[in-house]
This record gives sequence, structure tokens and C-alpha cells, in this order.
Amino acid sequence: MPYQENREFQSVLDELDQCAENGQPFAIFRKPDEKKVIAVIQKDSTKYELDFNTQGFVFAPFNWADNALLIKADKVECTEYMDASLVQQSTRALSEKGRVSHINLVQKAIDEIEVGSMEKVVLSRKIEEPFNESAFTVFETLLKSYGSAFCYLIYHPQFGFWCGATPESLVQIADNRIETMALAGTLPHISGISPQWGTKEIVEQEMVSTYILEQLSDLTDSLTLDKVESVRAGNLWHLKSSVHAVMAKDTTIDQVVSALHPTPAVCGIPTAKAKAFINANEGYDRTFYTGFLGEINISGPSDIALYVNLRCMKLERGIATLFVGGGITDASEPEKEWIETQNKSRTMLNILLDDI
Ligand SMILES: C=C(O[C@H]1C=CC=C(C(=O)O)[C@@H]1O)C(=O)O
Repeated sequence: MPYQENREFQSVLDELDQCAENGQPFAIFRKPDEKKVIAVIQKDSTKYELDFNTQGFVFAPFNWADNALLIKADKVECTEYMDASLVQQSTRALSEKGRVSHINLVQKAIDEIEVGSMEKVVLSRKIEEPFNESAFTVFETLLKSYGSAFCYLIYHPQFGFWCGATPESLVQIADNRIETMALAGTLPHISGISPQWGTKEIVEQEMVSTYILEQLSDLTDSLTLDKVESVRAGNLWHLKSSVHAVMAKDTTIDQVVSALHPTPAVCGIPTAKAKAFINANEGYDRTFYTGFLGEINISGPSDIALYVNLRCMKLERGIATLFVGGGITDASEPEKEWIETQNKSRTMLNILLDDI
């Protein structure tokens, strides 16, 4: 695999622009708090199946049994992007379109939870917004704006461009060591004020921690959970607990990923019931939103770094489709859940709306 260090950022983007013209799939990304930007380029447009033994970049939908995609690393380019200083806090009024149907959906879930068929379900909606920049300009603005997120732009001839700045890691595996996180609970970030968490958010996040520990217990040794902390993600706060473990002797990467995805941060408890509720009631196909993505064996052999596809959008013919959701429990209030999705939409809208 040719690996060229320190190319100019702009020349890598120019090369990727040409790849898109030629119908060649690629992914370009920067990991949280890093400067290094890596581009993975496939030389043909073949649709490869996910294989954790190969070198490439995976892009898996929420319902990942169907259609996880692998972009093969026929070529890897490496560059840097220093500037992560853009602070955008747009206060522009948001559209109220979709409010009634989202509130009704949340109420329906609360009713189901109250009769005892589920404990938690994550419900989402999509928002369409016109845009006129190139996908590469959008990606550069993401890099400038969200230094602590996993920022990416991906292109595949079968589904076009997606990009995002996600705060959530699904799993990192290196030398058999596993790092993951339970991320849930949301409050808006207000300058100078620390987040005041309520019971709803604390319980919602604990459910994710408990689930992850249960799912990993048979597959790992030395499983530990860190204390919960508040972490900032752009204009939002979340609650996060880091999880550390070592892969047990016969555990495979496939087993670890299958045990974790989808966590109750994007699906619910119990998983099968929540997934069925989502697929039957959300009224649209999430496709890659709340799926997972990331590098396989690029930074080193057996190095896996996968992220959950949140705060993301699909870019297609001048329309950006954004996806936003939130965890519903018996303590949810439909109006507050609507406002939470509005707040989450600013992460991507800020990238599209403001003049840079
Ligand atoms: C489902 C989303 O966020 C998840 C991750 C963090 C906090 C969440 C929450 O507070 O509901 C969600 O579980 C989304 O951003 O669309």
C-alpha cells in the first residue's frame, strides 16, 4: 500500500475531487484531537464486503447486516490540517417543520415504555437544507470547527457524499486492547455555565454503560468502566464513561463489533424491540446515520478505530440531509426531546449556514 506522508492538504483534496469525477470511492478523516488527516482511496468502483482482516475504511449502516461497505486502501495519502479554531455558535432560528410528527412519535414510544415493552429507544428524524458549497469546502469547515470530533468525508458512487463530526467512538482496538465509551445524555453548551444534569440524563447514560459491560463481559478480560464525566461536543454537552478491556484469547474483532453495535446510545433496550420500533415507526430509512465507520488496519496491523455515525449529513445535488435523534425513556418529555433534536441539528447546520 503506497503511503505518502505530508502531502499538501489542498493537493490531497484536488486528487479526491478527481476520484469522485472518476467514480472511485474514498474516505478522508481526522481523528479527535489530532492534526493528521488520512485519505483512503480505492482504485476501482467495486463494492467490497466488510472484512476486518483487510486494509480499508468501513462505512456500515444502522441495519448493518445489509450492506456494510468497505473502501479498500489501494492508496493512502497523509496530510495535516492545523486550524481547528473556528467557533461557530449560530443563533439563527430553526425550522419547526416536523415538530408535530416528532412529538407524536416520542409520545408513542413513551406509551410503549410505560406498558413495559421497552426501557429505552432512540428516535430520530431527518432535516433537508439547501447548500451550495462543494463537499470539500464543507469538510474543511468541519475540520476548522470540531477539533475534538472524528471528522470525515466519504464518497462512494452508489450513495454519493456523506460527512460528519461525531463525538462517539464505537470501539478502538490495538494490540488486543479495547477502548470504547458509553455516551448519552445531552444539554446545550452555554458559555461559562457548567452542565446541570438531571436524573433523566444520568439514568439514560447509565443504561448505556451497563449494556456495554454486559455485552463485553464474555468476550474480554480486565473489563473496567471509568467514572462518568461531562464532555463537550460543539454546541452540546454529553455524559461519557470510558470503557477499557483486553480481548479474550479466542475473541474476534467481528464478535466485539457485533456485540457493541447498535448500542443503546443509538438504538435502545432491549435491542431487538427498540430496533423493531425504530424501523416500524420512524417513517424513514436511517441508512448510514447511527451506523459506524472508520479505519481498519491503516495506522498499523490490527488497528481498528470505529466511530458511530452521528452529527452527520448526506450531501446530494444541492440538498444536505441532516439526521438527529435522542434517547427516549419513561422520564422523557416530548417537547424537550424535540428541542434536543433542534439543538443537535446546529452541529451540522452551523457548517452550512454561516459565512466563513
Ligand atoms: C442519537 C444521537 O445522539 C446520541 C449520542 C449522544 C447523546 C444522545 C442523547 O442524549 O440522546 C444520543 O444517545 C444523535 O446525535 O443523533
